[in-house]
Amino acid sequence: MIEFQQVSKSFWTGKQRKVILDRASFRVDLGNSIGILAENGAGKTTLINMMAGLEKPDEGVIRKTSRVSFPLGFMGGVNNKLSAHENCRYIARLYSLDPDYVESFCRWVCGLGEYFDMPLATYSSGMRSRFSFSLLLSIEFDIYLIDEGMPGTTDVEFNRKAGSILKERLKNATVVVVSHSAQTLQKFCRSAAVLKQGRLYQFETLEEAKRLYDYQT
Ligand SMILES: Nc1ncnc2c1ncn2[C@@H]1O[C@H](COP(=O)(O)OP(=O)(O)OP(=O)(O)O)[C@@H](O)[C@H]1O
Repeated sequence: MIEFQQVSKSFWTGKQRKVILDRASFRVDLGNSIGILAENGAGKTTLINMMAGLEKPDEGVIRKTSRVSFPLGFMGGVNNKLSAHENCRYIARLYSLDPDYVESFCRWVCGLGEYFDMPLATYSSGMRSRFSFSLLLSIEFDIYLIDEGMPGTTDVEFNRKAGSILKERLKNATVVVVSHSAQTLQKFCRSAAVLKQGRLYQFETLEEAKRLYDYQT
């Protein structure tokens, strides 16, 4: 479970205050995957980062009683000077997992060939996405955070392989996905919310959320 209690978050741009959340309270319960719709710049990445613990609220409390993933596509925990191979072993130790398992799983999923043993700094953005996605899949979480705005990959073979592993994982896990597109959310969730001007409106179904979102956009 992730619970936001009276959470506020805003940024000062030098000219005005950009409000992301204004005393918002909501919960993400295990077993109830939720899609959050928001326009570009409304605060999707900031919201996901707060759930992951990468950003702190200005006010209020965020409580977590489950293992919550880092956001899909997040590369903050890896070292560009090291290879995927070395990064895997490092991350495995951080999460108290078997380094041999994490390394061989990621090597198989991301399909980077000899690049797997070369520094991340030499990767294209698609290769980086493949590596970070495989790393996320190698660790079991209760709640997976997906920011749809993250760079994707067009590698068909990778998408097929990683997609089917994710689908399998999500049978027992919960997902929070933020996107500006209802179509993307449909793939992951039934219930949904709309983030708009500092408020989060929760709905039982994506259809209801879409009605508010379409009405406002
Ligand atoms: N550290 C910061 N300082 C000032 N403004 C920030 C900061 N981080 C984010 N913002 C602003 O807050 C708003 C929300 O940013 P965020 O990246 O969360 O939005 P988003 O909905 O994910 O956007 P997009 O759909 O374009 O990826 C934007 O206007 C952004 O410019």
